[in-house]
Amino acid sequence: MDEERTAAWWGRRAWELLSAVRARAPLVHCVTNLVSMDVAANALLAAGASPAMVHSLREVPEFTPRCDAVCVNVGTLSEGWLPSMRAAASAGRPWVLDPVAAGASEFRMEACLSLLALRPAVVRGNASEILALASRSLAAAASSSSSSSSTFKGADSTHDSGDALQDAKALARSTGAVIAVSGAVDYVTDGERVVGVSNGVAMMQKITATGCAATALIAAFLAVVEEPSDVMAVAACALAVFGLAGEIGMESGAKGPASLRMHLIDALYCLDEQTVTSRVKISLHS
Ligand SMILES: Nc1ncnc2c1ncn2[C@@H]1O[C@H](COP(=O)(O)OP(=O)(O)O)[C@@H](O)[C@H]1O
Ligand SMILES: Cc1ncsc1CCOP(=O)(O)O
Ligand SMILES: [Mg+2]
Repeated sequence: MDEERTAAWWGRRAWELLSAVRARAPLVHCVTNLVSMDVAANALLAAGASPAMVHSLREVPEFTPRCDAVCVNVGTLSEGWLPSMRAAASAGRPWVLDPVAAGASEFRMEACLSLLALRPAVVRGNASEILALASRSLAAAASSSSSSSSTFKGADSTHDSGDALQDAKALARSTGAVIAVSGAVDYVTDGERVVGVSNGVAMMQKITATGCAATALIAAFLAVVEEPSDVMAVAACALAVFGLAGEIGMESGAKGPASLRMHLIDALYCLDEQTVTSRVKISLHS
């Protein structure tokens, strides 16, 4: 099957999915951190989705079942929000987990593990986050990531995405989730297959909450797939489209993180078929 997946196939698939998001404007419920709310909502809107940042437990059981997909992000976790995250994750909608700074504290790690048990379709994190999560989730004997906490810095990664690839595969196999490790190359795996997404620019790391926005976009792309049989391809396409918007944002005259943020959102809004089909860079990783 993967042999047929040429660069042209990926470009067409990414365009189909982005077009479906624009046509259907899926309602994406985000229980996300306070830092990311603005950029994630704006990225979703620019891509054609409809964002809703709702976190009161009084609303979630009523609201989430009416949504098309869910994004749960533990970036500014508090005791009060965790039950809302769990309720949103349990509402029967396709959902994506962003384990921001998973290794920052025992509370955060336990929260991430409890959310993992609620079977997200996709987990998207940077390499340090995926290493930390895998290290705990897989138990010491199965993990090669004991170094993850020694260089831990918080929400930003201290590892390259390739450093987390083997742990990502093991985590995917043990949880049933597709695992996406972002970085210079975003690796997306179901535990057996791996695809690499090479779109993006390094400056994206200098804008806070780009990772959170990328995770939210994965949720939007998941929302428009009737049969989520190839979640890995959906996640890869969302990351490629987001990275491509970053590339075009940079080419549009961004001088640093603040102007890139603006240009990236504009680029996401303006992406056309020719650009997406010719510039998406996804390939099978051997
Ligand atoms: N060195 C890089 N080169 C190109 N794109 C990058 C690079 N680092 C991160 N990105 C892109 O930036 C976005 C956020 O990824 P990342 O910075 O890893 O997440 P987080 O913000 O959660 O730490 C992703 O779309 C990713 O592909
Ligand atoms: C800085 C920070 N602190 C808590 S959440 C957050 C944003 C993290 O965003 P991202 O994971 O996309 O870098
Ligand atoms: Mg992050």
